[in-house]
Amino acid sequence: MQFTIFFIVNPNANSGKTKLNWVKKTLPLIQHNFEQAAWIFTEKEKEASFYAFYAKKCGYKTVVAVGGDGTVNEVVNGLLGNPLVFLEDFQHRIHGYLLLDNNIENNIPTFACLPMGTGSDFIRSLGIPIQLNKAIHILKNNKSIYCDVGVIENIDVTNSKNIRYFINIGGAGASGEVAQRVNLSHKRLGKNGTYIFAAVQTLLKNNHFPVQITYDDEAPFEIDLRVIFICNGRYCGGGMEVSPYSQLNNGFFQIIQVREMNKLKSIYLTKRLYSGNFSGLEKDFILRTAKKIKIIPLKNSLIPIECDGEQPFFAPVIFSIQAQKLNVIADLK
Ligand SMILES: Nc1ncnc2c1ncn2[C@@H]1O[C@H](COP(=O)(O)OP(=O)(O)OP(=O)(O)O)[C@@H](O)[C@H]1O
Repeated sequence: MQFTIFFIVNPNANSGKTKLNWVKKTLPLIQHNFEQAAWIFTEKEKEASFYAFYAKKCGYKTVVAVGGDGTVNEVVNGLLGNPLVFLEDFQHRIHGYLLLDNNIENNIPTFACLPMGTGSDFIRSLGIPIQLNKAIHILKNNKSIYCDVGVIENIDVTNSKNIRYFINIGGAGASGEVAQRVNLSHKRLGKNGTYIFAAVQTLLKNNHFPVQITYDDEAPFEIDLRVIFICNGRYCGGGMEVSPYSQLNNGFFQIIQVREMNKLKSIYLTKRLYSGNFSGLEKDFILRTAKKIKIIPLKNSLIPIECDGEQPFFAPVIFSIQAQKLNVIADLK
């Protein structure tokens, strides 16, 4: 079956290796397998969100993020009508099969990922393998599921409201600090090394964050927070299965809320995040589900928010889930 497909390639993903990989290995396979394929390289951060927004407007049936979780997040935002930048005079950089203003019904295209990132955590919950041949085979099969999507609303100091969608894992506190460190680094330590280095730096700092949290319509409470993971997908941090019970289409988040603790204990317990096994740790780790989470900083604390491995803003924020919002190519049994 043939369908129109638009690839948004982040040449900078995986420490810049994606450009060569795309030109030498991936593009020939794409041209062989898809007759109606177009593609574009991003030139700067946030651009992928705009190209996804544009591809939707043109009426492409499928839009593919080629890169890591940052590219995935940007493309998801663009497809859901939240481009993070606006661009002009870019059309001459699109290669391949061109469509123009074809989407009168304003349908949201099917979303797909070709994993080429440093961590590429989201694809693990979709059953998409890292091997290029197999991932392209799954893309061609066009089997999909309707995934839930998270949305984060933030009010900044100028009182303007910002939103950012996420599809894998969001959070606050230490996970936001790690995301900030990973993205400021050059990722030269490779997939796992980059995350481990950022995680160790964060652990050694052992910051904690006084906050007020409200789950759904429950009463608000105050806590000295170390980290909270708000999970749609199962993996983050380059392969850490923090939330083994998450399902992408069940309509709620799986939450892991961790309170402040001393440095030694924190270092000792971090390995539990890799397995998502928190049994016996009920005093420090709260596991639960929710559809909406409000986080308000107390005592002027600056609380970094994480969103699919990016760190777009600081609390106060409201996380909420939009059930089965986006059709996504997957290979789930
Ligand atoms: N042409 C570009 N030049 C520089 N940065 C870019 C470019 N295009 C996109 N970016 C930015 O690169 C960042 C990292 O991309 P991405 O997350 O896809 O790869 P990664 O970091 O290798 O993978 P992962 O997040 O899965 O570990 C994103 O925040 C994105 O905004």
